[in-house]
Amino acid sequence: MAKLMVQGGKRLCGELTVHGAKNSALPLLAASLLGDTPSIIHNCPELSDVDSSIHILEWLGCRVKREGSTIVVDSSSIDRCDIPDNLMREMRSSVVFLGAIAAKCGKARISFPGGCELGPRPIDLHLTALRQLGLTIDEGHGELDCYAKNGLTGTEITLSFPSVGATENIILAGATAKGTTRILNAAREPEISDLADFLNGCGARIYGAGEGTIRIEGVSRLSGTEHTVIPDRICAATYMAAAAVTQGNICLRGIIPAHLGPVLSLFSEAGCDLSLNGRDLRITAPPRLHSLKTVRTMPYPGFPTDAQAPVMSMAALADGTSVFVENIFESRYKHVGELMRLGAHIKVEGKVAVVEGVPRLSGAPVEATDLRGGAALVVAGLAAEGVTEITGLHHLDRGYEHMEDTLRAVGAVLERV
Ligand SMILES: CC(=O)N[C@H]1[C@@H](OP(=O)(O)OP(=O)(O)OC[C@H]2O[C@@H](n3ccc(=O)[nH]c3=O)[C@H](O)[C@@H]2O)O[C@H](CO)[C@@H](O)[C@@H]1O
Ligand SMILES: C=C(OP(=O)(O)O)C(=O)O
Repeated sequence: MAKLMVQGGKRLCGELTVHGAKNSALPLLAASLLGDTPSIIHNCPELSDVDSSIHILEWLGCRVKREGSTIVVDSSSIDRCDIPDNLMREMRSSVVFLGAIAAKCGKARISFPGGCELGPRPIDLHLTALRQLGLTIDEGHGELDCYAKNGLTGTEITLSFPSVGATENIILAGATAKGTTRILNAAREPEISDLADFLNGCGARIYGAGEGTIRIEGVSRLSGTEHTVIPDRICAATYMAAAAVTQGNICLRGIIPAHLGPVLSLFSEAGCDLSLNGRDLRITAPPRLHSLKTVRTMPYPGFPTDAQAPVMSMAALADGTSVFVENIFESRYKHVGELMRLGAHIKVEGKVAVVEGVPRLSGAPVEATDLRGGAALVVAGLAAEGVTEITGLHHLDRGYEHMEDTLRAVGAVLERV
């Protein structure tokens, strides 16, 4: 079993480039199905979830070529409209292929998606919305058999929660539906805007992405396009946390500061000095981090749930008590028990975690049980005295490209054995 051995206590200094966003690259790869000419997608990170998306595209009959971080998808040879259960289970984003396949083929057969286990992750909002667009969905034996006899037709859809995945599925299905689709209470995450930008490059007419109401005027055909994936704001937050806990001083290159609003405020509150220069961000950590008042995870533009765990490792070492309220997922504190093995003092009650900062953590064997929880353990391990031995690395490989190399380049001492 692979392990990450992290020798803590090294100050991080230097610069690193933030790779493309997983949560953008995955829906863009699904969207590439819709064009009738090839799409070229730059800045696709090397992640196991990206590999899973490529496997799905190839299964469907697409020709996919990868050169470094550029992926070219030619969907003109698509000859299937189903995704087998083993590919569906590999990641959450397998579910956004549903909207794309249904739009392209008028039918689709899938099962339920995988992804990080953060409590129940139903897809009811996706299915209700797609039904409103005219997709008939028969559920049984763990499968969803979907067909749209008369094609998809635009309509007004109100989401009871601004679900990221459901908003993406509606955009994908609505782009070539007959007539206009309006999404009320749409997710506003930057990854939604990136998807709309990609599809508009293909000839779609999507207006208002990034706002609470999105209007999609269906078009009869889409071409391919050339597009660059936005930088990963959650990786940026994770590497900032790594600098913060090691009294580090690093420059993150290629970020989009506007995507990091509440994250930047939080690092300032912790006493870090932040200096922005265009798309570069320098973070200089204080000798001891300050505690954080209350970190409430919220849909964008609020504080992202995906950054909650790495930031909790900072709070674990801060001077004073910090409070976290996890509002998005029911069970997103699985890293707490592992952080406590490293000496953190944390109490969890329902959606609230109270973190009493300690002056130091000490290395121990720990297990990553989900992607960002694993990232939190790496962050904590970089600060802990001695060696932190992390297992469950497949979770990290879903979301961080060459994490060890990236951290080693800024002075961390860690290796995968
Ligand atoms: C691949 C990807 O982009 N993953 C991100 C996406 O996940 P994902 O798209 O799964 O997240 P959603 O925004 O859909 O989920 C948010 C909340 O809504 C609930 N819900 C969602 C859909 C549904 O049909 N019914 C329902 O009840 C979920 O259980 C959860 O409690 O957004 C999350 C919230 O920012 C991030 O943590 C994930 O990193
Ligand atoms: C929860 C995450 O991913 P997914 O939705 O793919 O499980 C994440 O990126 O933190």
